[in-house]
Amino acid sequence: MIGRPPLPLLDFDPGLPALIEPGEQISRREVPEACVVTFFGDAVDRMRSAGRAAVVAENRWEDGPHPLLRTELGGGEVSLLRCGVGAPMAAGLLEETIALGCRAFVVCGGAGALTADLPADHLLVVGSAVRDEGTSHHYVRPGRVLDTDEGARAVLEGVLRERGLAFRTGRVWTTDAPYRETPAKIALRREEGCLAVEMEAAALAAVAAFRGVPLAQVVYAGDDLSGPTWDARGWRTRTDLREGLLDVAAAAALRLAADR
Ligand SMILES: O=P(O)(O)O[C@H]1O[C@H](CO)[C@@H](O)[C@H]1O
Ligand SMILES: O=c1cc[nH]c(=O)[nH]1
Repeated sequence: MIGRPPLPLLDFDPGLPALIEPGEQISRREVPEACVVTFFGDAVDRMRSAGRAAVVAENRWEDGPHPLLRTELGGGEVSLLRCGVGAPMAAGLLEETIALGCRAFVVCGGAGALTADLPADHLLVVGSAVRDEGTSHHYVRPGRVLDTDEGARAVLEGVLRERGLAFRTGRVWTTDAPYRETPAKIALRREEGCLAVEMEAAALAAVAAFRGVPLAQVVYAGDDLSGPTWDARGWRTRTDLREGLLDVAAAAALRLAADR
């Protein structure tokens, strides 16, 4: 064991190809290159029920399908991924979506506020992520923090500004263990500059960097962990916010695709 890092997660190997390469296993399809990756399954399901989105690929894993859809949103035609929760699932699905032919990505989801001055309707563009998850370390040399793609971020920020939406750009804490957000860990992450906690940002940024595709991320702080007790803040009932954010993400993804 001499010479081995203390954690298996530190055995970084950027080698290509892997035994299961998505680009070899999945056939490209005719898909809109601009892609919205979202965790708002409720909003996607409503669009499907209303006949506003058509399935392009099922992306079936053991827990069921995570479809890639085609829809009109944000002023044009986009691909829309109904993503799964957690870093491994989200990273795997992003890999498949890239292999299917999508080329410019904007992710929208929710997060827990770690600071009292982040109301739900004040959006957070992910500028960097503390990599407290496992997946990103398989794509980008292990480290504590990962900065997100500056160019993609600037495009998303431009769309938010044009729409007059309140936002800030900052650091998130990407965790694998949402039920282990203890007061001490929260204090530590706040010291490191984290404004919110979520579960996928570091992994998605790492996959995008590894595969060379532009990707930006925006979240709304649905719940609040900045006080002595958890405030759920009616997180999943913020339908207008969630649907609005999907539209913003689509507009930004379209611009990102056009800029390529
Ligand atoms: O609303 P989403 O983006 O799912 O945000 C957060 O909520 C989920 C955990 O319940 C994780 O996906 C985390 O990132
Ligand atoms: O990962 C997450 C996301 C939202 N809220 C939390 O407390 N944790």
